[in-house]
Amino acid sequence: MQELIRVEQLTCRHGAVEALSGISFSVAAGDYLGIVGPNGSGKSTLVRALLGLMPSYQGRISLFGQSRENFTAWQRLGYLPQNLGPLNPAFPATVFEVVQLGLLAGKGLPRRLCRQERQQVQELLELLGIDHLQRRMIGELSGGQQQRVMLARALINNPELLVMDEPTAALDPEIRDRFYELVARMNKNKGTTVLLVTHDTGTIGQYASRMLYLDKKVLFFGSFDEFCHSPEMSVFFGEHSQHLICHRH
Ligand SMILES: Nc1ncnc2c1ncn2[C@@H]1O[C@H](COP(=O)(O)OP(=O)(O)OP(=O)(O)O)[C@@H](O)[C@H]1O
Repeated sequence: MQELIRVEQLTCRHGAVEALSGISFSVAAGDYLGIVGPNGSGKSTLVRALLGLMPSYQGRISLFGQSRENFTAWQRLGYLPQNLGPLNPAFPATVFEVVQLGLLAGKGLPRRLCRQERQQVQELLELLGIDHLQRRMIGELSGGQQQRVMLARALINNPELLVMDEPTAALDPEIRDRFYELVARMNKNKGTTVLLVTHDTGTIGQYASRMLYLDKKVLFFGSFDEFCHSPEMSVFFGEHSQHLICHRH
């Protein structure tokens, strides 16, 4: 099985704060890795380090078999951050344009979408319940609507690796469920590798095949089933432990 991510002895600091201390793990193609840990345990720092957004770190990171410093094939990844932050209301693009950019990015010369690609964008907008907004300017939409547009943009070009940091915090439950079902289908049918940082035990329980439990260090790394039987799981999830297991069975 191809190894998509390898992290060895990674240490990251924000100024004087050590957010991650010597962590190591790897992710194989097709894994669905749930990343959990208490607030401030370094989950977002890890995601940022993987994506090249930390100015410096110690240790080694490789992506798709290449060291992160030499890695340039960012179009193979889709990234969904926790929230977008405030968008300029005058940002000059419609919902449809923002999503189609996901398909055109990395394809070289500017070109137009073919009919089949337009259909693909249309279907994804429908699935995420934003087809009626496709001609609206993205800056005019609510936070949850903007987040749905960014979900569509990240999924439209079928990334091989999808990295998500609490991507559905602003979404209503029905759309959240539809989104996770779609990601699960991509994982199962296309072998898309998924990294999901979340506090949502239900989603983790339902979909993750492997677990990384962090608190500055790695407290647990292994299969979901091993995690379910580990003492770490009951310590972390406490009264929610049954919830986690119930979702799987
Ligand atoms: N930009 C920053 N400047 C200074 N300290 C930071 C910065 N970002 C994160 N930290 C600190 O690094 C540690 C890890 O933060 P991080 O955001 O990675 O945790 P997290 O596990 O994603 O938390 P949460 O579950 O609350 O989102 C925390 O102690 C946090 O205060």
